[in-house]
Amino acid sequence: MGRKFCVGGNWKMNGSKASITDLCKVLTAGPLDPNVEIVVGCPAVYISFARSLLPESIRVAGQNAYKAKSGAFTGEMAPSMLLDVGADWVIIGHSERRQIFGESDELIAEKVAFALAEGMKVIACIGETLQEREAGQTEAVCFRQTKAIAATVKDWTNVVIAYEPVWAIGTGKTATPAQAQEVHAALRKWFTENVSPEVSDAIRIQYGGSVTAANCRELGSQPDIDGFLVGGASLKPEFVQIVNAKQ
Ligand SMILES: O=C(CO)COP(=O)(O)O
Repeated sequence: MGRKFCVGGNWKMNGSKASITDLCKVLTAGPLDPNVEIVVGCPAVYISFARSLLPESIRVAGQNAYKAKSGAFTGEMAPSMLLDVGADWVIIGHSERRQIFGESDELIAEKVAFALAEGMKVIACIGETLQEREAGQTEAVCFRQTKAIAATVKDWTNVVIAYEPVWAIGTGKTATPAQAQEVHAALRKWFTENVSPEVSDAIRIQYGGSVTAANCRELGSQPDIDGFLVGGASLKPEFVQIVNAKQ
């Protein structure tokens, strides 16, 4: 199939110059599987600092970007600004942005399209809450979120989808490999039917939610899991083992 495994770290609102220095030393020492694309989502204020400490092979992502080039949007940042300070990726639509900051499917879709148009690569996040899963709405929710993004995206080359069930984020409750694979396969089928077989075959779908060194191998061996988006464990040396899950 030839989809390059892609592992993202999402540092969220964590870190300081001191801790980022330590983490970048660990990542630089690796060793990291050269066949894996690696991206770390860094708090915006530390992007240039992290970029200066990491090898070129590890890419840096912002964790949010607005849908305008510049202007009166206090507290926001433009994709061009992230690019300017060394991030060529951006994470958009994380469940924390959706839930805590009230971002809608439509806003997220607009942000994804804008960041792509500005030349960034995007990790677009989707996923159901526990309540939605228990109500049997997992696929409906994931398809609705993906459909909104598909309404604005024409070229999927620079898009990675991160399937992150909200109930698995930061809870230590990982989706089982079978549960994750089931949703990933359903998403891939959705792409075949609603976008194209070519995009469906090529698009990387990451799993996120309590990924650790202990569970990454089994998750990563599922046919439709093409990488991970890692929160808590991306702040620890164990991230190296997660990057190397396929070795
Ligand atoms: O939200 C996540 C990555 O974006 C997952 O977080 P945890 O790995 O801490 O569960």
